[in-house]
Amino acid sequence: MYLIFFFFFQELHAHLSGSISDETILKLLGTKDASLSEDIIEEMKSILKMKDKRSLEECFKIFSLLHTLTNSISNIKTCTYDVIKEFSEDNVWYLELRSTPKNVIGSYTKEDYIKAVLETVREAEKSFGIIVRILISIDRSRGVEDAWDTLKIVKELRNNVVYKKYIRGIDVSGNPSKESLLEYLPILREVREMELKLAVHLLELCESVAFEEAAEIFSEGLVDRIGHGTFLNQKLSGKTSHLVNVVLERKIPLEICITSNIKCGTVKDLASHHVNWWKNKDHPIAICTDDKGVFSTTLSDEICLYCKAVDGDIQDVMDMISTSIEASFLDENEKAGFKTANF
Ligand SMILES: CNc1ncnc2c1ncn2[C@@H]1O[C@H](COP(=O)(O)O)[C@@H](O)[C@H]1O
Ligand SMILES: [Zn+2]
Repeated sequence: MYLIFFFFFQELHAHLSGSISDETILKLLGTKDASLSEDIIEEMKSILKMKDKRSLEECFKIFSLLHTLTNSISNIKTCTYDVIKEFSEDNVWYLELRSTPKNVIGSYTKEDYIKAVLETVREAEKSFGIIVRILISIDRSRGVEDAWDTLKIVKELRNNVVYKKYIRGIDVSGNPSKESLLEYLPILREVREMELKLAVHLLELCESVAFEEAAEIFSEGLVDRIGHGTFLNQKLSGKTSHLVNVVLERKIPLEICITSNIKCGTVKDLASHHVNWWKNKDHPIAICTDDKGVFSTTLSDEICLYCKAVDGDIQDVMDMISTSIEASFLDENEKAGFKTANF
């Protein structure tokens, strides 16, 4: 299986803040940024020590803590640059990085945040010969008003050809136990109008409301890729949802993040991971990291886990690589060009 290290990969599901490595965190803590209290620094150091299992709820506390690190434009740039560098060192030639624009009063606006990320992406592409595209995240726990505000900024930025080239889509993420996605349907329709691609975290929890959300989103054909879809193929009240057939028929690709699911406890172990079920159906999947910093993983580790889970070989890895280029938010000409360049 060590042969996989000769491959070049695509990463389609990586959250910027969750991907920040321990090295970058320690570097930023070492700069003694005056706005970080001693308590936050201590808390940050303690989360670096415990990297095993933690519940989804605990993960969201860690994300809030990580957000205190990106409290200046200079820190946002450092984190973005380092994350891209680390993916590139892990043989990633194409990266779709997603992040939630934030504003910090007196420091930066959401627009400044996005511009800082995009400028750093351009710089990092030149330094590392990697191709990076950006998905702007909507965090469902921040409310619909916040999402409309983000969308308005994205619309304006996309009037600029350079920004348009980099911003390929919208991601909907955030704590799935907060706010129903049904509230966000008008936002998702607007994303479609803007001709942006859409990736939505769906069915991370096995709750009836999660099935209702997914049913609405599928019925309007709003989603291009599904984040996790952990419980799509599971039985609820003894029955498998009809939604699984919709996803299979429409071949909506799934972004699969094995370590993230296991460490959050939404999947018990590798043997029971849903990736095997979807692979057996020959369904398009992309193996991804989700939050490589928070979960201490790399894309090559995830691909090794995938091989283990499906008892796969090099051909399975090559097939998955090819499917995930197809599932990427590159346009058709770019896909064709990159396919010939990679194989
Ligand atoms: C573990 N499974 C997950 N499920 C749902 N949302 C997740 C997530 N992992 C990360 N995020 C989303 O990404 C944000 C951090 O990156 P950015 O600040 O946007 O760069 C988190 O706050 C959350 O909204
Ligand atoms: Zn995610």
